[in-house]
Amino acid sequence: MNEKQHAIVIAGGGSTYTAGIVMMLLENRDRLPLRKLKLYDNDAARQEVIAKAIAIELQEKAPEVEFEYTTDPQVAFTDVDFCFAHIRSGGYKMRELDEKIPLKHHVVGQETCGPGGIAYGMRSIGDIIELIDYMEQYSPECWMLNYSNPASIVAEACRQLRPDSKILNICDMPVGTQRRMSQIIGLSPKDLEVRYFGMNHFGWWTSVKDKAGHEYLPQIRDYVAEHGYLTQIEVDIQHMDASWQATHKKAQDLLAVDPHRLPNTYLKYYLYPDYVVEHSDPNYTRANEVEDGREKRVFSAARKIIDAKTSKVGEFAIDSHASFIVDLACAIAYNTHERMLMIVENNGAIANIDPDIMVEVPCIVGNNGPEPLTQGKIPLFQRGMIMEQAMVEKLVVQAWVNHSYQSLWQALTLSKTVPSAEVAKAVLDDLIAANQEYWPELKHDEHEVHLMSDVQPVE
Ligand SMILES: NC(=O)c1ccc[n+]([C@@H]2O[C@H](COP(=O)([O-])OP(=O)(O)OC[C@H]3O[C@@H](n4cnc5c(N)ncnc54)[C@H](O)[C@@H]3O)[C@@H](O)[C@H]2O)c1
Ligand SMILES: O=P(O)(O)OC[C@H]1O[C@H](O[C@H]2[C@H](O)[C@@H](O)[C@@H](O)O[C@@H]2CO)[C@H](O)[C@@H](O)[C@@H]1O
Ligand SMILES: [Mn+2]
Repeated sequence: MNEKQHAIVIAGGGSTYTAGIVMMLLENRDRLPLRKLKLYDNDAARQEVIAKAIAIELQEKAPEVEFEYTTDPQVAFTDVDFCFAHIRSGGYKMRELDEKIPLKHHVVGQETCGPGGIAYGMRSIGDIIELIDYMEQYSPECWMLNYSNPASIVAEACRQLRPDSKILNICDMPVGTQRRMSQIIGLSPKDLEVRYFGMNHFGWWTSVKDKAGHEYLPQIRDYVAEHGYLTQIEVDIQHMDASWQATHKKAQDLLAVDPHRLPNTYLKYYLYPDYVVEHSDPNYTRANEVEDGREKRVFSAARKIIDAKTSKVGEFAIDSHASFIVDLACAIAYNTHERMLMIVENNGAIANIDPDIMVEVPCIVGNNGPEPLTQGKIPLFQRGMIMEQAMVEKLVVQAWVNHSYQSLWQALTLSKTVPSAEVAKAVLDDLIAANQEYWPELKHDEHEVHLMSDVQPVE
């Protein structure tokens, strides 16, 4: 049992993940003792439903933990050791548009990949910087464990705009896929020690060993070649959704492109964009699936607890896979030197790509943060893909900083998901119209040249 009692603020208190994470925190109090828990959100009404139910849970299960929820940044960020950040800038309303606008142009419509991810990035950068500034103003020693998306663009923005801030960017996707790998080979996820290189939602495993050093990659590869990452055992309900099943199955075709490395599932948006578009319903996307599924489940569970005035109705499920967030907090708090995949500045971790790219690699995490483990040189194919995607993300940050239309058009044009500069422009113009409330107003280049297709023919 660790001694120090911690105070945590969850930014994005009204998130569909908050209840599961709070339940997980309660379950892990022997590892990470809690004295105070706060929820912070900029949508008071959404947060209140989750918060009132959590208050009942805490009253019954851990009355000694002080609890409050607020929309006031000073209240939220004063006297906290950790901020767990999972905000969704623009909410599901904007996620739906991020997905549907590109699809209208026959381009991938996805939360974090392609034009949808770029649009979401343009909304998230300012909001995350604002959270960091609140944290530094009110609790300068606090660490932010950020898993708000699009994590890769957010991480690049933080690298450029807040290089010295105590923000750790992390994603649960490798954790989720490694859990599937462990099912395939009959081990537990904690038994695995992996090597991995790439960027967030964009990488490859090069080794999956047990602690004794036995290599399982060939065995997992044979399985993925036949089934993708679809496994028989389902531990989380959301991955029973048809779209997640399809994503896990499609890993088979990702592996075919390079059978020597195990792919991250989201590479499907870059390697098979035409297939993805063909198999998308432009009128019913993942945002709608989540609104009709996870969001409804979580909010009706909260309302049931509130109506019953007791948590005994047992409606909230522990988000057990999210315990990697506790692993990370413990690594910082107790210098555990846990090995975890983190999003960090490259600086030679991948030998043959630029040092100033935010990469996802295994790191040893202690009380000063993550220390990346070197992954050596990577093959031409992956190097090309990573360099291209990294420049897309740098162009997005450049567009946000300089309010530049041209940079953002270049970002969309360079994205492997977009077939031409002309399509990129059409998608961008629709995204600008939809994001007026959220994006900086983009200025046009003083030397702007118009596309031939934009010029009206003279009668
Ligand atoms: N990196 C990962 O591995 C991972 C995994 C799952 C979810 N996520 C991310 O977690 C986030 C939450 O996802 P969700 O589906 O629960 O979304 P959600 O919309 O249910 O929750 C997000 C909450 O953030 C709030 N919010 C938005 N902007 C804010 C701001 N500026 N300040 C404070 N609060 C703000 C919203 O009001 C909402 O209550 C998303 O960014 C999602 O992409 C990341
Ligand atoms: O479409 P959604 O909202 O269901 O999920 C989008 C998120 O997908 C990834 O997280 C998965 C993860 O891959 C899986 O293993 C499990 O842990 O559930 C997570 C949530 O679905 C991705 O990493 C996130 O960044 C996305 O937001
Ligand atoms: Mn992720």
